[in-house]
Amino acid sequence: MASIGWKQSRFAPHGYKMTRLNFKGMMAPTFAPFKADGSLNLEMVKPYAAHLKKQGVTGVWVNGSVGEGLSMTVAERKAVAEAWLACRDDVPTVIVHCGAVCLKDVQEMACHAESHGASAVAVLPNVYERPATTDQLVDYMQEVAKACPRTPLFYYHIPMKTCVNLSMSEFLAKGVKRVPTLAGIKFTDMDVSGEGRKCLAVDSTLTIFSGFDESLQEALSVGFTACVNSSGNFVPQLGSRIFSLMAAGDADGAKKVQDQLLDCLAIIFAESGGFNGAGLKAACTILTGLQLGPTRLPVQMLTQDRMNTVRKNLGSRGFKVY
Ligand SMILES: CC(=O)N[C@@H]([C@@H](O)[C@H](O)[C@H](O)CO)[C@@H](O)CC(=O)C(=O)O
Repeated sequence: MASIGWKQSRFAPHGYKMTRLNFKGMMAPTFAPFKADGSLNLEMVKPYAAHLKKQGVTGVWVNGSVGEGLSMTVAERKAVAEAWLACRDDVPTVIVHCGAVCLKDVQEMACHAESHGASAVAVLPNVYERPATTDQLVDYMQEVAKACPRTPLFYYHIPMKTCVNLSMSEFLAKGVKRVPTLAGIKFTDMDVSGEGRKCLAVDSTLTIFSGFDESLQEALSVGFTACVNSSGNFVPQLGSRIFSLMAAGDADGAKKVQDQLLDCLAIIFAESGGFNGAGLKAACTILTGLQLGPTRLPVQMLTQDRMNTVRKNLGSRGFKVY
C-alpha cells in the first residue's frame, strides 16, 4: 500500500480521535531480522510471528531497542513494520516504535505506521537534543501525534539508554490534557514501586507497560497489567507463569519463577559483558531456533564460543536449546 505524506494525515478530515490501547499481558519486543551479510531478512518475520502465536504472545513492539530500530534506515524500518503488520492474524497487537533524532523522520514513520494499521505508535525522546522538562517532552509528543492523529501514542521511557530521566507521572498528567492520543508509556525503569505506581494512578485508561523483565513480579504486585519484555521472545512461559501466579494471589510462587528468569538472564549476560542486545538476540536464536542473524554495529554479536557457553548453560537448566 502506498503511504501518504504525514502532512496529509495531519489535516485529515477526522482530526484527532481520542484513543487508548486495550492490551493486557506480555508483549514481545521483536529482534531485527538480518541476513548474515547484515541486510534485512523479511522472510523471517512470518515464522517469527507463528512462533510467538504458538507461545501465546499476542502483541509485539517492533523496531525498538532489541529491534535495533535506531540502527536501521527509515526505509528499512518501514519494511520491517509492514512485515509485522501483515502478520496480524498471528499477532494482533503491533506497536511500531518510530523514535529517531530527526522529527521529520519520526513523523514520516508514524504516518506510515498509522496508514498501515498499527495498533499504536511509540517514540523515544530526541536523544541528542534532550527534553529538559516534562513540558518540552509534551510539546514534542504533540508534534509527533500530528502525524498519526488516529492512533494511540506511547512514550518510550528508558533513561538507561536515553539519559532522559523526567518524572513520568508528571509527564502523563500534563500529556493527557494536551495530546488526545497519548495512550501511555513503556516504563523501562526499575522504580516500579515508586514512580511506576504513581504513573498507574494518573489515569486508569492509560497503559503503563513494565519494561524490565527483572522487575516483572514487583511491577504486577503494584498494579501493572502489561509488559514489554525481551524474554517474551525466548522464554515466554516464565513471564506468563508470573502473570498467572500473581493473578491467583501466589506472590511467593511468582517470585520463584522471577528468580528463574533472573538466572536465565544472568547466564546470557555473563557472556555478553552485562546487559546487551546481542546477548539477548543470541539467546533468542538458541532457545527458539529462529535464525534472526547477527546484530548491527555498534552492537557486537557474540562469538561462536560464547554462544556455545550460553547454549550449554541454558541447556543445563533444562531449557530446550537449538
Ligand atoms: C533495553 C532492553 O533491552 N529492554 C528490554 C528488556 O526486556 C530487557 O532486555 C530485560 O529487562 C533484560 O535486561 C525491553 O524493555 C526491550 C524493549 O522493549 C525494546 O526492545 O524496545
